[in-house]
Order: sequence, then C-alpha cells, then structure tokens
Amino acid sequence: MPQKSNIPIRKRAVVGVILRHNKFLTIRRSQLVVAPGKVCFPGGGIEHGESEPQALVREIQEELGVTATAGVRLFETVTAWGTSVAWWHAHLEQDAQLVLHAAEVAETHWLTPQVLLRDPDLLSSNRDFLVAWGQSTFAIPGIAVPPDWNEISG
Ligand SMILES: Nc1nc2c([nH]c(=O)n2[C@@H]2O[C@H](COP(=O)(O)OP(=O)(O)OP(=O)(O)O)[C@@H](O)[C@H]2O)c(=O)[nH]1
Repeated sequence: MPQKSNIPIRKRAVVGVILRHNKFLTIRRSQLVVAPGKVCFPGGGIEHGESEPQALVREIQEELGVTATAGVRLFETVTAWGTSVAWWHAHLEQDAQLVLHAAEVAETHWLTPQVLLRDPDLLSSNRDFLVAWGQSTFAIPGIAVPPDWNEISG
C-alpha cells in the first residue's frame, strides 16, 4: 500500500530487501555518492523504460556484482527529498560472493532489524520503512517483527 504524501515526485527508485538468517543485507554508501556514508539497502534510480524488477536486478548487479531475483513488492514510499521508492523483497543465491563496486558501496553488512534501526547512519527513509513494517503495514516473507520492536522503535 503506498504511503500518502504531498511531496512532488522528482525521481523513482527501487531498493532490494534481502534477508539471510533474519538479517538484512545493508550497504554503507561510498563517499562519492549522494548521502555519503549513509546505511541503506542496495538499489538505485529507475532508468527510462525499465520495470522495477529490471532496475532492481541491474542496480544490485552494479553495486554488489551478483545476480539477484526479485520477489514480491513490499511497500512504496515517497522520501522527504521527493524520491518515490519501491521496496522489493529480493533473493541472492546462497553462495553468492559479493564484489563491491567501491565507487558506490563502501561496505556491506548483514544486520538484525534491531541493530539496523539503532544505526545512527541509517537513511531516514529506511527507518520509516522499518517502523512501518513493525506496525504491520506490510509483511516481509520469512521474518517476523521482533517482540521487543515497540520498545526500540518508539
Ligand atoms: N540505494 C538506495 N536508495 C535509497 C534507499 N532508501 C531510499 O530512500 N533511497 C533513495 O532512493 C534513491 C536512489 O538513490 P541512489 O543514489 O542509490 O540511486 P542511483 O545510484 O541511481 O543514483 P544516481 O541516480 O545519482 O545515479 C535516492 O533518492 C535515495 O535516497 C535504499 O535503501 N537504498
């Protein structure tokens, strides 16, 4: 379900929500891109003529050097800076070796939702995404909202 917003949309983007053992695959953005050093999910802008899954697979390939598979579309938000973001569940092969494109991605980590939510470098729109998930606005297949979620997200 899209989040209501009056912010004019200037760009469309897609991000991949990738899980392994109840941890989210996160990237730390490089110092060379917008929002340098911020922590978020892999993804990026949708190019003209691309579908969301095509953009998702392309961005993950570019950033992490692996071929992802798009799962279900989880959620849609509009950031405070006018980007319409489609959040997609995505999958990697179990033995996929990440090869980071250093100009875009400084590092990757698998983080629990609790650790991710507390990360001071987390992109604000990703915090909003996690809070909405914790409020059961949508479900992410394969992972349950932690029982202590209300205490840490309040
Ligand atoms: N990659 C990524 N972008 C996100 C996330 N959450 C979120 O709001 N965004 C927003 O989605 C948009 C995509 O950003 P990006 O800078 O990664 O895209 P890009 O590589 O295509 O950049 P470019 O268009 O300057 O080449 C930005 O407005 C960014 O702030 C996220 O988890 N990952």
